[in-house]
Amino acid sequence: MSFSETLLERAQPMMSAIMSHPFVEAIANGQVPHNVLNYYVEQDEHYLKDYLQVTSLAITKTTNAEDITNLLATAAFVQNESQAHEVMLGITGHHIENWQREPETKRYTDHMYASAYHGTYADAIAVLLPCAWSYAVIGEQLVSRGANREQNPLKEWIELYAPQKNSDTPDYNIWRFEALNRAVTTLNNEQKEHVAQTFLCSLEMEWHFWEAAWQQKTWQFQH
Ligand SMILES: Cc1ncc(CN)c(N)n1
Repeated sequence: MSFSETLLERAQPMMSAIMSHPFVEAIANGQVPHNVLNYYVEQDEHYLKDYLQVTSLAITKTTNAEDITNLLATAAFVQNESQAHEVMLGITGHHIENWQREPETKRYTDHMYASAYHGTYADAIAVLLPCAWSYAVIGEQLVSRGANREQNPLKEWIELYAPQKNSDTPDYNIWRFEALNRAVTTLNNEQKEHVAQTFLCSLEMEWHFWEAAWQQKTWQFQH
């Protein structure tokens, strides 16, 4: 079994919990409470900006030209995600107001910066991976359940993340996991477990990101 295959097996319980999270269920039903959508979009704007900067850090850790090109291409996808935010704000009529990272956003993005800055190239790839991979799983499963029906106001959001079958666009998740397998080949077992933890912590934080919006989690005190 490759490093990534083992990782995906370890990730299954978390991925199932994400799929059955009430926020994801509400996306499938097209009935997400407006305050949840607004919180999510505001925090995700912070998250995506940090995601771009962490991708830049990852790029500085490799000399593999194909990886650099792919990392740049995946960063470009963030522009589409801002459009997906517009879909959500179009539903609620909200304008972004909260320019503060709430606790779970800060925890996740701090983890991303620290892993990419202090870790190996494999850590940098691993810390970014759950973001794209988990949303591709969500998109694919929601489409397979028919959640992208015309009446669902979040149809466009769902389809953005569902992997494009038979398209010319490469499946970047396949590349991400292959890049991770390549990146860990020079690492010892202890370092590999560190990379595995980097990935699994990010994936758990994906679950917390959904949960934070659902529960409207904020700082206890005014900063
Ligand atoms: C927190 C989070 N994780 C993942 C994605 C999908 N790129 C996102 N937009 N936001």
